[in-house]
Amino acid sequence: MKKIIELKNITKAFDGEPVLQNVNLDIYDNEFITLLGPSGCGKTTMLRLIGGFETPDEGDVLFLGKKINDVPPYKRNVNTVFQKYALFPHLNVFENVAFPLREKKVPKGEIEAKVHEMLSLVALSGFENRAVTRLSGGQQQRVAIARALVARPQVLLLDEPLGALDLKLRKDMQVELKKIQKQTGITFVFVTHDQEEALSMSDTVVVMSEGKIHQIGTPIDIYNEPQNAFVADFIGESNILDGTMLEDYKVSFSGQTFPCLDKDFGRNVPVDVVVRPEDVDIVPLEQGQLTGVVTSVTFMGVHYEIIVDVGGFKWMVQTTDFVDVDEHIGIVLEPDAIHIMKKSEYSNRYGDYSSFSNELEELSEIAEEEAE
Ligand SMILES: Nc1ncnc2c1ncn2[C@@H]1O[C@H](COP(=O)(O)OP(=O)(O)OP(=O)(O)O)[C@@H](O)[C@H]1O
Repeated sequence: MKKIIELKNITKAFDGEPVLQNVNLDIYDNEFITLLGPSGCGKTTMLRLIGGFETPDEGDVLFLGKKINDVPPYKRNVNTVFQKYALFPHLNVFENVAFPLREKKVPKGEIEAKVHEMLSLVALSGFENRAVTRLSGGQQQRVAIARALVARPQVLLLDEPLGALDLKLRKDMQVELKKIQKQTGITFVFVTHDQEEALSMSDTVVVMSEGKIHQIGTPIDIYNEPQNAFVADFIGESNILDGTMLEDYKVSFSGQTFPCLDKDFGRNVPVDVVVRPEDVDIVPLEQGQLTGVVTSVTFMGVHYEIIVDVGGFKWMVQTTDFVDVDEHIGIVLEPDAIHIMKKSEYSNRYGDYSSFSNELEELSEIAEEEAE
């Protein structure tokens, strides 16, 4: 695979505050790559560095192997679609898409052909003469994408382009965008803070927080093999517990010893134990490796999301079995449900659901005490 963009040891600060810290990333030709992370983690800044709207304090941006740190945006073969799509309100759909080609003095016949091709790609054939002000949000965003693609950039940067759309439209557009990327073969660098969106659309996901990259991988890798507690927690819900790796394939937590699939951590080493809610099995009380009481049950459509209090730790469990609040139940964890991670600076910092709800409980207790 051909590398199209390389970020090498990029550091960037605003007003003395570091926003990107020693970031390294390779972006490949024909790739749908997504920068994913919480608000303020530096995703947009990274996109702006690729687009040429910012320059790094340290490090280099390479395009097809050539340093482009100081090349202005209009000279880069890169285009950007923003959340607010900034169409020209006085121009119709055809003229909005044709605009970049007219600027480049492309011959008239060629413009016609290219605009029609692009409108067909974004499923807006027949809308040529429509005023853009009379389009829905999703249709306007598709015009913006057609306009960004019409001059065939090698890379398209998309900064939360679906953020302003309602959920249904957003889901439809996710499918559309993925299709457009595959059909055109143009590299898409997509920014979102929505993990579901990132997992469903991307070839590669880059998980970031606080100006650092935590993990780069396929959606399946990122979900199944998160590298630390931050990634595990940010990508889907997780139960994160303090544990001790006793020896290879044996871990203890919550006062019990469990067989697991992990090794090479050493003996008696403190670790983070991560268990996905869908990997927790609910069994009758007497069959449980752990036992607890159900404190809440929420119907989610396909499954129930239940909270089980096991000695003060609140497990989140997804199950299709119905259980009642206050029911005493058992929990079984198969070895492949248990993921062991090295303790990192992120351990115990990122509230998994349980610590979050535990915190909430503490806060409400404090509030109650204060009220008395
Ligand atoms: N031009 C600027 N001047 C000063 N601070 C800035 C500038 N641009 C970004 N920042 C700061 O840098 C940090 C990272 O911002 P950035 O927009 O890259 O994050 P983000 O991950 O895209 O967040 P969001 O999802 O909220 O857009 C933020 O704290 C932001 O306030």
